[in-house]
Amino acid sequence: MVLSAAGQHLLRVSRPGAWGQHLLLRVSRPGAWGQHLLLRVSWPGAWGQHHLLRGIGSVSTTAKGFQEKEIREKLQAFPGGSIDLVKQESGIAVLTVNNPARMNAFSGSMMVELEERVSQLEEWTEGKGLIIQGAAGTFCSGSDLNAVRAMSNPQDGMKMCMFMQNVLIRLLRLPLLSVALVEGSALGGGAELTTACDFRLMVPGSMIRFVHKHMGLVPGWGGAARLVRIVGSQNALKMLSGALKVDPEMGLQIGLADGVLEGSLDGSGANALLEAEQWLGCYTTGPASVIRAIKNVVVSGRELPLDVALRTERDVFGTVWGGPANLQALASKAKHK
Ligand SMILES: CC[C@H](C(=O)O)C(=O)SCCNC(=O)CCNC(=O)[C@H](O)C(C)(C)COP(=O)(O)OP(=O)(O)OC[C@H]1O[C@@H](n2cnc3c(N)ncnc32)[C@H](O)[C@@H]1OP(=O)(O)O
Repeated sequence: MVLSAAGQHLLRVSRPGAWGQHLLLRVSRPGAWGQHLLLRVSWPGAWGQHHLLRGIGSVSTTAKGFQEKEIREKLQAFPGGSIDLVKQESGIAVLTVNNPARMNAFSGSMMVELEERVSQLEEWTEGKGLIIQGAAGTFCSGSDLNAVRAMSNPQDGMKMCMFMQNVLIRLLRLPLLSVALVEGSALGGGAELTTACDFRLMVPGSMIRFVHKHMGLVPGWGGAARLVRIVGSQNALKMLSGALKVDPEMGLQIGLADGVLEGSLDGSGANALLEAEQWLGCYTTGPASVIRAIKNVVVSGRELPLDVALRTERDVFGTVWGGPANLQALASKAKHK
């Protein structure tokens, strides 16, 4: 099926075989890079809840010449900072983008570390929630411009973009309720990172800003596609074409922000993190199996065709029906007044 043929851009969607196989999107873009972009989405059929996540999460984004090992090695050549993960007893993990000397910009090694942390979270079966924050009171200023300058040829840019698209879509699909805690600035790739979370909480004085236009770019980490789904195409168009500074008030108004916190009392960020944990706790109360199932049915409802999403919902339902939490609720004759 050709969705768009404006003489230059072709988007062909073919769906070989029945559900459970592959969705192939071929985007031919003659001209500029003269390359094909091939997205292969694998949706395995028989999903237990644990496998559901893997199924949805197993998007591999490949393009001509894209080798994950190669790009990992290339990214590792730009070290600095870290991505720190603390998994807490409460079932809420805290992931910190930590490169304060560069306003938490993503060095190459941090991109690789983010992928490793996402893998760890995919294996964390007790988890219910995730808060992503920046170190030292600011969120993230996007890609490290030193790495960007050194990788400014289109081939390297494409590879980095595909690596980050994969990581961020896996992050969004984790069976955890995720929150971006935005203090200070979320710029460029930092703004894109906020859209890879289920919710965004902002503190007074913070901003989310897609500065890509001012860099002669568009988002490449999947941030535009996700932004459209969060705020709608009108607002996304304004945000991207105006490189708008979205403050908490505007964030709430357009649905980008899910809440405004009081924020840090002493500049340490500790208060904002506590507030974010309290906010998230309202949604993560309950057994991990149920919270994770909720996230999974929402992800499938959002991302899969309706018939497939319905089948997935049925499969996930089967994992909680008659489960410990369900039996306990039935035995307690719970009333929902
Ligand atoms: C756009 C696409 C791309 C992607 O999606 O992959 C990107 O994300 S490109 C990066 C987009 N971000 C920027 O262009 C940010 C540029 N920086 C700024 O606008 C400011 O530094 C700001 C607003 C983040 C902070 O301003 P402030 O006055 O408070 O502090 P400084 O400017 O003095 O910054 C302190 C220190 O951090 C370095 N810095 C900040 N951002 C980056 C960055 N993205 N990469 C590398 N280094 C960064 C800045 O140069 C200063 O270092 P210093 O050695 O002290 O000069």
